[in-house]
Amino acid sequence: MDITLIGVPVQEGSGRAGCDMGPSAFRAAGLTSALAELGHKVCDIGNLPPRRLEDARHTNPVLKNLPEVAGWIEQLADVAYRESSQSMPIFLGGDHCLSAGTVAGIARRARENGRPLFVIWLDAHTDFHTLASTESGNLHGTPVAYFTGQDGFGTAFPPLVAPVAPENVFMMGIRSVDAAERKAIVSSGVDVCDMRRIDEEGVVAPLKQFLSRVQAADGLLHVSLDVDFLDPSIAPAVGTTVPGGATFREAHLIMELLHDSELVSSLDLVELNPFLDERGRTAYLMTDLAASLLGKRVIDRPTRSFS
Ligand SMILES: NC(=[NH2+])NCCC[C@H](N)C(=O)O
Ligand SMILES: [Mn+2]
Ligand SMILES: [Mn+2]
Repeated sequence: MDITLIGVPVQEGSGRAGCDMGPSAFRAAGLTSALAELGHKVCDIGNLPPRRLEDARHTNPVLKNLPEVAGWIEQLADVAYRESSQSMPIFLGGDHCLSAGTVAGIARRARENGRPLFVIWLDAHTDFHTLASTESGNLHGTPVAYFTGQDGFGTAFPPLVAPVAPENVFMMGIRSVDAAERKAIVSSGVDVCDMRRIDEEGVVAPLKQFLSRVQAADGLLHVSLDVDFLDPSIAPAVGTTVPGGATFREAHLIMELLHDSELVSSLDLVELNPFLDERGRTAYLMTDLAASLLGKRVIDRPTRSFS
């Protein structure tokens, strides 16, 4: 597989400094060679430069860094569209606001190819605020509402060419939802597999159900992996830790099942804040998870485990 690594040093959506070092930490942890060793052709195009959208405005006074975030989204929608024509783009964040752009661009590509886009959102949070509903003002809490075409963005973020159907978004690991998101997510039709459901059913059955839907629709699948999907005990390098996250083994199993499905066409690795890490352990874990998603396995099985 041809893979393009794209560094996205955005931290303006997260409300604290450090995520701008995420792309460097992925490189230092050996992401390029880990994927190349699996037989992939990896091209690292370096980091994208920041861009501001000077006239991005909205009436909610708490919004932080709106022109900066809108600029990233606009640029990323173009880059994701371009880089998804011949290769599998992997976006090295950077905070989760970047997914507003990456998913928007991939959705445009999918529509052009006549394929529906599906998104698996691996996160403690639903990130389903609008610019009107966010109380923290941290725009990394808004990408899913944006790329599914919800109202409440005015004209502050770039116009959305191809909204993703909310029913095509599958969230796993959810355990922190704000009041405004709680109402909106239920009525939206987004498929939420929260921690309660994982505790009751495990990760395999819910994930296989979703993958069957993607396969039946001949869809493309975008994976968005937020560090805080993982339990803070194994992944401390994130500004928004929430207890009770995915275990090491659950996370790798999800990646292996995603690989076996052969449906994944793009990936975001987001919210890594190396300033909060412990000798790179979170960067190494995220890198290893990416490798599992791209085919690393313990032993070669004669039959595939996805059916
Ligand atoms: N991508 C993230 N880490 N999002 C966390 C969002 C937390 C909270 N819901 C907020 O809007 O502020
Ligand atoms: Mn997130
Ligand atoms: Mn999160």
